[in-house]
Amino acid sequence: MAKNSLTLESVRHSLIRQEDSIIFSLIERAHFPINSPTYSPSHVSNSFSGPLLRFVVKETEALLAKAGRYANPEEHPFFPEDLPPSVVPPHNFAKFLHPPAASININKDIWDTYINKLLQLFVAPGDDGNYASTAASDLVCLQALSRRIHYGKLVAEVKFRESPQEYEPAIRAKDRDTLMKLLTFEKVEEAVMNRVAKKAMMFGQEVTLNKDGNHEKYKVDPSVVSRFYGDWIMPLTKHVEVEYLLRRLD
Ligand SMILES: O=C(O)C(=O)C[C@]1(C(=O)O)C=C[C@@H](O)C=C1
Repeated sequence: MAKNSLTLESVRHSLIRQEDSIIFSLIERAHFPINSPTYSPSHVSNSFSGPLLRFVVKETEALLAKAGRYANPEEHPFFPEDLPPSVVPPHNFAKFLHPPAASININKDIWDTYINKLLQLFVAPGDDGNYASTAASDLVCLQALSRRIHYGKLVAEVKFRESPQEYEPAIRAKDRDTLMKLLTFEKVEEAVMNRVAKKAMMFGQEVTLNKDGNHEKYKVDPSVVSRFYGDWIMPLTKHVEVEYLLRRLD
């Protein structure tokens, strides 16, 4: 769909589709135990310093930057400093967002939340030595979460365009609380939490050919996925929406 014809319904539809990517990425990561050396600054080599995950994400982002990934306003690097320039011809991305949106990147919060809060809630303890594969799975989770949460910029733009008169006074007054109230739809949040739990059940069930297969055993606990959305993913998305709206009249 052309960006200028985005509606609240179409951006919500994209958020619903992105739930699939997030849940599948969590299922893939849950395949490995926690593998804590992946995150430890003391697990180092002569070629890099800091945790292996940081190394993997930074190096992957450098490659993807050369391939033009971050020219897309919907993509946000975790390590924006010192990224190499793109080597591909520029694509003319639709200019849907208000330009100051480019300064919003909350990946540091997303990184801290993922490493310090989420991981231990859906990954089993243990160490199987698969640190590089673990880091590769984490990268996919982080990218899916970042894309979803920063999609809040598009959601906020659609909401602003649909009723600017409702948002403008709170933007001018820099009134975060009122903006948060205006953009919150509790019923939608409830539906999101129920749907992601249901998807986690469907995508994460053990599929067997045996009729008596265990349908109660899930690869990622559905109630944990629901909690991720309620406690972190939606609040961070709303934080991006507020930050975006605060810059909307600049
Ligand atoms: O659907 C919206 O209106 C959104 O802003 C997205 C979202 C979400 O993160 O899923 C965030 C805030 C709303 O309260 C409901 C849902």
